[in-house]
Amino acid sequence: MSEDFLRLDGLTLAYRGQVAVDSLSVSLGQGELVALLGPSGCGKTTTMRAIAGLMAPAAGRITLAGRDITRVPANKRGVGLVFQSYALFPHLSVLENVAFGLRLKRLPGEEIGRRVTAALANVGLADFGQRLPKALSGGQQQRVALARSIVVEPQLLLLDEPLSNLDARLRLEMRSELSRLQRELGITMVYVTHDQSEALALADRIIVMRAGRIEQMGTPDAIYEAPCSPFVARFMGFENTFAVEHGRLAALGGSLAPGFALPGAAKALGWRPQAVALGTGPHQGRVRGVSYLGQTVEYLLETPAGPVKAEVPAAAPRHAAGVDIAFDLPLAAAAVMERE
Ligand SMILES: Nc1ncnc2c1ncn2[C@@H]1O[C@H](COP(=O)(O)OP(=O)(O)OP(=O)(O)O)[C@@H](O)[C@H]1O
Repeated sequence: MSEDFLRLDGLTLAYRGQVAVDSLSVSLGQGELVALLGPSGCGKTTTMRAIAGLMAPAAGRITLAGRDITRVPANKRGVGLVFQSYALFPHLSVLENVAFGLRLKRLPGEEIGRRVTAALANVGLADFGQRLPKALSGGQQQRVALARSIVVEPQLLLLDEPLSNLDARLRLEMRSELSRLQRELGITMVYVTHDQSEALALADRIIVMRAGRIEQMGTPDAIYEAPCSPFVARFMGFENTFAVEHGRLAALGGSLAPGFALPGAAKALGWRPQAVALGTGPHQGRVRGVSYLGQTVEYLLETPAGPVKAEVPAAAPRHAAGVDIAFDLPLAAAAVMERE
C-alpha cells in the first residue's frame, strides 16, 4: 500500500469566514478505506466537498497520487462521488445512467458498453440495464449510483452517508457489498458516516471528527478499545463516562478499588453498559427504567453521578423500576482516557 496516496495538509475550510474545518492533516494509503465519523455539523461533508473540488480551501493543500489538486477543477480530479440521495437521471435507463460519465468523455461505444456491463455486474444489477430508476428499490438505485461512480475508474471514491436512506436490512446487505467491491477493485475510499457500526465494519482506519478537527484517528480496533476522550468513547458505546479528579471518580464519591493505580494523566473513565455489574458493588443507584431487549435487559439507573446504563443477560435476576440497587464499575473493564 503506497502511503500518501491522498494527502490533506493543513486543510482549512470556511463558509463566509466561518471556519468549518480547521487545519486538517491526514494521509491515506492507496486502496485504503477511511471512515470519517462524527456528529452532525462536525465538518465531514465539508471535507468531502473540498476533496471533490466543490469548495475551494481557505488554506492548505490536497494531493492525490502525487499531484497537487488543490486548484484543479472537480471534473479533472479523478474523484468519484456517491451521496445519500442517489441523484440518478429519472428519464434515463439504468444503463444510460451508468454510461453517462463515459459518454461525456467521448469514449468509443464498444468500450462504453463493455465497461457499463462490467460495472452493473459488479453491483449485482446485470439484468436491470433497461429499467428506469423509478422501477428500482432504494437499494438498487444506490447500487446504480455506485456503478455510475466506479465505471469511470476514479482514483478516489468519496461516499457521503451512502446507505442512510436505506432500511436496516438493506443497509447491512449494501455494507458487505461495498466492502467486497472495495477489496476487489482496490479503490481508495473516504466514507462519511455518523454510524459507528458502519465505520467499524467497513473501515481500515477511522477518523473521528469533532467541531472541524480530528479528535482521534486509528484502526477500528484501537478506537473501539481505547478511545482517547469521552467524546470518542460515547461514539464507541462507552455510554457511562465519568471525569477523574485527583485520581478519583469525583461524581461517584471516588470509590475506586483499593490499590488500583490510575495513570497520572487519566482525565476520564468509561464503561460500556455490558461492563456494569448489578446487585453488588460500592455504588448505589435507583432503577429508573427497564427495557427487555431479548438476549439482555437494559437498566437505566439514577445515581449521584447522573444516569448510568447497565445491560445484563436476560437470565440474570430482574430488578423492578423504583428499587435501590448496588452496582459496580469494574476497573478492569474501564476505558481510561487522557483527554477530557
Ligand atoms: N453552505 C453552508 N453555508 C454555511 N455554513 C455551512 C454550510 N454547510 C455547512 N455549514 C456549516 O459547516 C459546519 C460543518 O458542516 P458539515 O455539513 O460539513 O457537517 P457534517 O459533519 O457533514 O454534518 P451532517 O452529518 O449533518 O451532514 C457546520 O457548522 C455547518 O453549519
